Amino acid sequence: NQFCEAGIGYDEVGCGISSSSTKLLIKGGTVVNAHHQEIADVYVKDGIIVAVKPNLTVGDDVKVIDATGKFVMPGGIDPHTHLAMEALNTESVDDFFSGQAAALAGGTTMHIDFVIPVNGSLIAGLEAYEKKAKKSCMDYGFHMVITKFDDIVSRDMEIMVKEKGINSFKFFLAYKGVLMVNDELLLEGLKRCKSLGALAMVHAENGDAVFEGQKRMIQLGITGPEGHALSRPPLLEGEATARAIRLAGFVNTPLYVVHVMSIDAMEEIAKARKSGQRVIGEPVVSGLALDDSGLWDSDFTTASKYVMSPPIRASGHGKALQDALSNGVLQLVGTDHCVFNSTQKASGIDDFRKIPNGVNGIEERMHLVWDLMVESGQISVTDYVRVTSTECARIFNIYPRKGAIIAGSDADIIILNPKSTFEINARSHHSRTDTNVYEGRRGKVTFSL
Ligand SMILES: NC(=O)NCCC(=O)O
Ligand SMILES: [Zn+2]
Ligand SMILES: [Zn+2]
Repeated sequence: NQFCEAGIGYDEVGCGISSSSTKLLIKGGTVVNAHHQEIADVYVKDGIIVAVKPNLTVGDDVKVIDATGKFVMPGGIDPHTHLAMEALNTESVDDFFSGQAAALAGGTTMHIDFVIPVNGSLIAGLEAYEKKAKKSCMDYGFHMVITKFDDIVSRDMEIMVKEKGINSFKFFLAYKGVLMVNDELLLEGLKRCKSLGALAMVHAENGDAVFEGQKRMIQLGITGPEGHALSRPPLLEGEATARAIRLAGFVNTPLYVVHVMSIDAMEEIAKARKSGQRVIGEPVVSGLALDDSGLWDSDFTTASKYVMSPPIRASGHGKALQDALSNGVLQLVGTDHCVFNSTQKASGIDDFRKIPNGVNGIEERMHLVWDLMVESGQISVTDYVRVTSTECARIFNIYPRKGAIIAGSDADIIILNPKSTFEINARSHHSRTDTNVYEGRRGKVTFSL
């Protein structure tokens, strides 16, 4: 996959030491990869891991970081973000600098964002996103969204794969009249992905039925944020997931389902995988950690901060998604980080359809997966590395340069102190948004290199 390296060190955003300009020895920590963990030292030079061995000796010119009692792990890779994304006549407030600063502060050292085409043009869309990304302070990659299909898009998909290093294409089955594609277009797109060896991704909700559900809520006089959840229930996510899986099966090409939020969608993925179909399921941290109760809060600012699509589901879905992550039905965790501040969300005070969709998570993902899954004993530390970093690197073809602590890999490293604790809140987070859906949850102090 395309990925771009930021030209400045992470120290410039106050998140750690720039490993690109320093010789470093990280000493005595538990080095964790997806396949193995051991107590070892990690020697880094010019931003690359040179050696991983116990008891390394180095010269006086090397900065030594004592990692005794800590976990030394590959930096998180977030497969799903929307920085500076335009929606409903506004733009998400975290751009490629503030969103990445937040990511680094939370132990994520790379993310993959979605290029939105300009009037259907992939080339114009990529140009716009390359401009947005100029202010980057860490590595990133791009997926490409497909909103129309014709000979030009077909040709440009090939250019993306062969010249631009973008080999994942996303199809929205929701957001009718804006980004949504119909089955005919999805089929064309799936066939083109297959012929290019690219990976098709779907936002799986039945957009026509969501549109109908929204009208129904407004007719009933339900205009608040709870109407958002009520208008697009899990069965519409299950239907679209099943449809996309079957069409991908019909074309015989792999499918990646983004932000799996419900048991209904997860069970479709489980069934397909059991039958041998290559389907990848990505839960996001909001779906794993939250339930929909916040959407019923009587305070609009509080309730609207939880509005995202597919919606955060009723209690029970999150635990089922956690179980699916631990037993391998779902493979990697994203965030869908797409933040709007409370003033922007207030555009929908009289009509939930006008609330810009999206929640935070780029800074909190690593903490919450640790807290929910490792601290609870549901997954091992090696599995933690797999679901937060390695699996993403493998799926998007950047492993082992990313997602591993082995000689030759990029020195995208985090050091996590399992004995520490801090409180997550909107006052101290690094994102530009003024609210946080994980307010009051706990994290572990993590240092990103
Ligand atoms: N998820 C969300 O609510 N906003 C971002 C766009 C998308 O991924 O659907
Ligand atoms: Zn989506
Ligand atoms: Zn998204």
